[in-house]
Amino acid sequence: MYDAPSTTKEAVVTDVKIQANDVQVYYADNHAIKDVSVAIQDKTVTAFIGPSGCGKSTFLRCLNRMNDTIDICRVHGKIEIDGEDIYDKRVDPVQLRAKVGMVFQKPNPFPKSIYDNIAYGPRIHGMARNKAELDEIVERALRRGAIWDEVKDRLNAPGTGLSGGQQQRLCIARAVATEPEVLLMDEPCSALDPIATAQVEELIDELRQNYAVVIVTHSMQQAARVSQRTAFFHLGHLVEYDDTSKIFTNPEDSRTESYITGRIG
Ligand SMILES: Nc1ncnc2c1ncn2[C@@H]1O[C@H](COP(=O)(O)OP(=O)(O)OP(=O)(O)O)[C@@H](O)[C@H]1O
Repeated sequence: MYDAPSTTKEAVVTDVKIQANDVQVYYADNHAIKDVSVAIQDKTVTAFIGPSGCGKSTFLRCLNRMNDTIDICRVHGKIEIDGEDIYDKRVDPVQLRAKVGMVFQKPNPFPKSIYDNIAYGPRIHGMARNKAELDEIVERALRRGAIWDEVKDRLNAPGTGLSGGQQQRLCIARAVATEPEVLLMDEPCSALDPIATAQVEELIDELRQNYAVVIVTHSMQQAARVSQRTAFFHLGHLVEYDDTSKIFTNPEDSRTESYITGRIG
């Protein structure tokens, strides 16, 4: 059995933030997500794990309609956030993505100053009435991204000039600047060294005070360290979804057990 690091951060009973029912995703003829239903809790870190190609990123991208940008991709089924159907025709995907922020595998700061990286979204969404308010929003987001102290004296320097770990925290700060309610993270530490990874993991733990966080990770150690709930995907199916400690110590399904013990994957 995989020796999961002991976790004292058990999931507490919280509200359901995202409810997905019978979700199917196709890329042309490739049926990538098969009949997935899941209730994702608020103020909780939920990890998606599973072998390469099992559909983790595809399902994550359904949660803020990023798959809309892929021509051959079709999504069926129902996904509700706070009871609202996010695929309803009246939902504006741009507004949705402000509410459901996303952080990608590779840090991708805009080729702009540190300040403008953060101010970009709040400006688009008209969140500040004047420069002083925008300054406040930028500072608050950089503090939430745990990077304020490192950049406060060089807000006009380019975001691309920061280290990889700093860039990723800048991207997390950018994602929280529009006051999202959900944060999606697709392997956010895979391009980072162990120290930067530890900093981002610590930040993820803090972020769950305010957001529902969903993280795709290849690292079972990371899932065990940062999440309270874990969903195991295999060949497009959601095989098992439970408290992280249960998944790593006493899974119900033999496929989950095979994966966490390294027999598949
Ligand atoms: N943009 C795309 N166009 C066509 N097919 C895609 C696209 N993205 C993913 N797929 C296919 O969907 C299936 C699931 O892929 P997905 O990237 O979601 O899996 P994953 O579990 O996140 O994999 P990995 O861990 O390797 O990132 C695979 O068969 C993949 O080839």
